[in-house]
Amino acid sequence: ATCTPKNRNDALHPLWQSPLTIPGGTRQSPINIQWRDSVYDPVLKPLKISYDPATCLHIWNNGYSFLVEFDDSADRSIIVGGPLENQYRLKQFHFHWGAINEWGSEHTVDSKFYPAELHLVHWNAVVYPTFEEAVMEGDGLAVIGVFLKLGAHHEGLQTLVDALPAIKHKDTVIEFDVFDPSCLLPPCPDYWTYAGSLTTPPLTESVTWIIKKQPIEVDENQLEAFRMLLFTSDGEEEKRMVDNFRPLQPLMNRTVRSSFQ
Ligand SMILES: Cc1cc(=S)c(O)co1
Ligand SMILES: [Zn+2]
Repeated sequence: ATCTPKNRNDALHPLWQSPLTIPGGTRQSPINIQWRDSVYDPVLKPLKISYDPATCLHIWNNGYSFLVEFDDSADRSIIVGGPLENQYRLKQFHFHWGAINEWGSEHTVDSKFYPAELHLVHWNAVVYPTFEEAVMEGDGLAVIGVFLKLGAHHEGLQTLVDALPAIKHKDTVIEFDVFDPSCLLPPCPDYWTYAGSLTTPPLTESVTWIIKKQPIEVDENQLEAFRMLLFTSDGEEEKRMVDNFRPLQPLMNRTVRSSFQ
């Protein structure tokens, strides 16, 4: 289905107390990727990913999504190449998903939603001293987006799924000391790339998006495990953590490039 959920009044959506749009925003995310309008760029390099599983720190429920955070005090887990001029350090990864399998991803491909989308967030530590400063700069962040589709059980994801009951409520955290996020990447190297923004406040226009063409497969039980998390803290009236994705934003004067023909 290409319909977006009718029951969400974006202005009142629990996720965004602040204004939903950046006034004067010209490069907001997410967007629909119209495959036939994307432009093959032969200059784009292959994306080089090297993550050190020992840099994994903890997994926590921040009230928007669940995040796995990494030690980014040195260049131990980095990406380089692709559309990037510098190398970028992995800081965290998280997901966005829907209440049902018909929607949940932030980006769409030819107006098709996937049930969920993984975001691996990296920052330009070559140019900027801190992540917080990089968040405010046009070349500050690089986020790899991976679509999740309903299919076979995903072994690597199961390690995360097994930890979710322990972080059911907002602001709960557990230690997570070895995890290699490479296991969540599809084998196909093809990607689209475009200049965009964070999809949660502060919505800053600081992200070079790298969206993998090939989705990874996860099974129904694994998606359901995401949906049993809560937006709410322990003791509050329970609100299931679902539909934590931002509405599509206008492409405006942007071209989506592809690394493949
Ligand atoms: C830093 C950051 C990036 C994304 S994409 C998100 O959803 C939240 O925070
Ligand atoms: Zn995200």
